[in-house]
Amino acid sequence: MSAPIIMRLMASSISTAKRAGVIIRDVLKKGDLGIVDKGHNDPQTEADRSAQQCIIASLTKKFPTVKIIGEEGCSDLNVCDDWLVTEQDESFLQHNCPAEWQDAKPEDFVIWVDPLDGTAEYTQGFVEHVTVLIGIAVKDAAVGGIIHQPFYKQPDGELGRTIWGLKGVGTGGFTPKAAPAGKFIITTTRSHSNALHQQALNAFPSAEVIKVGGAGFKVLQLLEGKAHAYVFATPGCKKWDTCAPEAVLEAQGGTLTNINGEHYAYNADVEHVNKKGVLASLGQNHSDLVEKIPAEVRQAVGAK
Ligand SMILES: Nc1ncnc2c1ncn2[C@@H]1O[C@H](COP(=O)(O)O)[C@@H](OP(=O)(O)O)[C@H]1O
Ligand SMILES: [Mg+2]
Ligand SMILES: [Mg+2]
Ligand SMILES: [Mg+2]
Repeated sequence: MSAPIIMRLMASSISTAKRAGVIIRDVLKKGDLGIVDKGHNDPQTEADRSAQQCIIASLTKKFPTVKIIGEEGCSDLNVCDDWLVTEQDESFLQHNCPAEWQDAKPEDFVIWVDPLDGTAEYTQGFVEHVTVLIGIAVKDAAVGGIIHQPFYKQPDGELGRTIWGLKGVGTGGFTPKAAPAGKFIITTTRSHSNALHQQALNAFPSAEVIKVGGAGFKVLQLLEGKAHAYVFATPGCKKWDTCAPEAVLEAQGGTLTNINGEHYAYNADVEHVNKKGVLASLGQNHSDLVEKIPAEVRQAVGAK
């Protein structure tokens, strides 16, 4: 008997994210990024388009009735065999399926795909910030996620690593580390700041602030003890940016919410923009962090 669908979705997404990572590296190697501006500070490249095609075509072929939403809109499902991933990560399938999702049906799922998170950084040469994000939601909740880093250098020189998390199972693909005690480090955007966001950061006057690209990479910084909190007090991030990072972070015991400490919903009908920003933490009292940001600043986020 085949494994429950959530386990097969995770195992297939792990293999597919790795293939998308190869596409992203290949586009950079060829050198013509094919940049299109989708809006102010919102570039799309050939790598975003091709990686999304690979992911959506591969997952649709295996799970034709599961709803899949990708950042780059509708994708042509007719892809070359080379981009059609038929494998699934067999080692992931060794885990037991959490009882809660054992009987979940294809129509209960939404897959949120960010084929390349950190596009601005990709075009500017900060390639270590780039991740491939595949998030698995069951009804409203972000439950499983893959964060693949195509340009991560393994100790043996191999490029790429794949981090996964599934609530009720845990995480894999990295070594969790607690952030240093005795100081407070915030990770935040390097390309989408504004005055309101800065006001929220000002609520932490003694914090060290690290500015990096991508929601995936910022959550990796929490998981690897490089930061205590991820603060983004403005709309702009979308559901495909936060679904996978939220699931991985929460499978590791952390929390990812809006700036008021409320979880976003990830069903197929939600508004794509995370209007009330993002606040994520690991090893902290999350509601204390919410309270630190003045209520008038939090109210102003996404109010327009
Ligand atoms: N003001 C804005 N306009 C467009 N996209 C935004 C945005 N603010 C955040 N984002 C998106 O959220 C992700 C993380 O942003 P940041 O690195 O600034 O924290 C990026 O995803 P993509 O690179 O996948 O588009 C980025 O485009
Ligand atoms: Mg984008
Ligand atoms: Mg993104
Ligand atoms: Mg993207």
